[in-house]
Amino acid sequence: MTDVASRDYDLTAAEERPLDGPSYASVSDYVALLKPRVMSLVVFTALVGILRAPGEVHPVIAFTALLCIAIGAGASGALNMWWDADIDAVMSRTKRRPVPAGRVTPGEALAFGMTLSVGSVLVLGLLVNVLSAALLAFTIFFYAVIYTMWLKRSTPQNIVIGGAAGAFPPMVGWAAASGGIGLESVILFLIIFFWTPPHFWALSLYKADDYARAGVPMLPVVSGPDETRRQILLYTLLLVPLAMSPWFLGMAGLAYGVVSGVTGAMMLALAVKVYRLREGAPAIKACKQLFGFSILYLFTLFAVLLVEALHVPSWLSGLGI
Ligand code: HEM
Ligand SMILES: CC(C)=CCC/C(C)=C/CC/C(C)=C/COP(=O)(O)OP(=O)(O)O
Repeated sequence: MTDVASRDYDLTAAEERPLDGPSYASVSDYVALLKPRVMSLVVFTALVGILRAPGEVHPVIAFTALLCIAIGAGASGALNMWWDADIDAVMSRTKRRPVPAGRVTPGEALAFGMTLSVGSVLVLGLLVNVLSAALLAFTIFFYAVIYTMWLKRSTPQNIVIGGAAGAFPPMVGWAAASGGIGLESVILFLIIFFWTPPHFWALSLYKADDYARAGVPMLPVVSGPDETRRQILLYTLLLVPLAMSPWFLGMAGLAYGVVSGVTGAMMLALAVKVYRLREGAPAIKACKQLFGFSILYLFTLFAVLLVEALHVPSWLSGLGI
């Protein structure tokens, strides 16, 4: 396995840049450091946490909380890209990112990530509440340090444990809106936690060569594709009833029950397809379908929860709207 920990990757272009020289980075490079597409779903799940929390949250508080969560999530993405520049430089999917491509120096990415992390936690703590700020700080720490710096390079269970970071945002949102932690916010956490392995391992099955070249011990690299397919199916079998549980438990309505049942059946059918098709182009196509559908599945579940949570708040009805 390549020794990625030695960090002897070629960042010459970035490192030889004179400190007072012209900046090669554009605004879009800094936006890319925030991993905006992945983080958009993270922020959406946080919004659902905010809107489903008990009590009524003032829209300014809700907006402030969401902005801090979005900035904190993006900041953790920048810290991930700072630390992982050596890995990103050798993977075809990631080699054009701003740090390995030399448009942003590692120091700039670190400073950007740290500033936004500290800023988002402080503002959330000062303007919203301490619990949500503590949870946001913990989530950033979990993704940037526990997952990125420790687990990702050391165990094939990296994304199972590290996936907890991606599951926290609805709890952060819930805490921001209500000041507490509720059973429903824990269930939202668990849904994302059990969703992450099928989501990521489907992609890693067809990107296994990339991870092997970079020396990252992802499950298909260490235990092989067949074991990965088995684990995807097992996690999906746990995920589907768990995703329906807000309905069983009376927290969500019939619309959620029907949608989570139908989309859960589709997710399971795709996981079975990945399990059964093992060779050639149809196997790769099945993995791509499962990866793509996993994102649609999580988005749909949270979208229905969002719609069910929408009611006319008193500050609007007070205006006669
Ligand atoms: C440890 C946990 C996770 C891992 C290892 C992981 C890994 C990945 C990877 C490698 C990609 C491909 C990105 C690319 O093409 O550059 C991806 C895409 C994506 N992930 Fe995840 N993911 C995780 C958790 C999450 C979570 C928690 C969410 C949201 C709740 C999420 C949402 C997405 C979305 C929306 C995309 C598609 C982005 C696009 O269109 O490029 N992921 N994920
Ligand atoms: C509020 C807050 C701090 C939220 C953070 C949410 C979070 C942890 C999302 C994880 C998403 C993700 C892209 C993981 C992949 O990391 P990777 O490094 O394995 O993927 P890569 O190879 O694309 O860089």
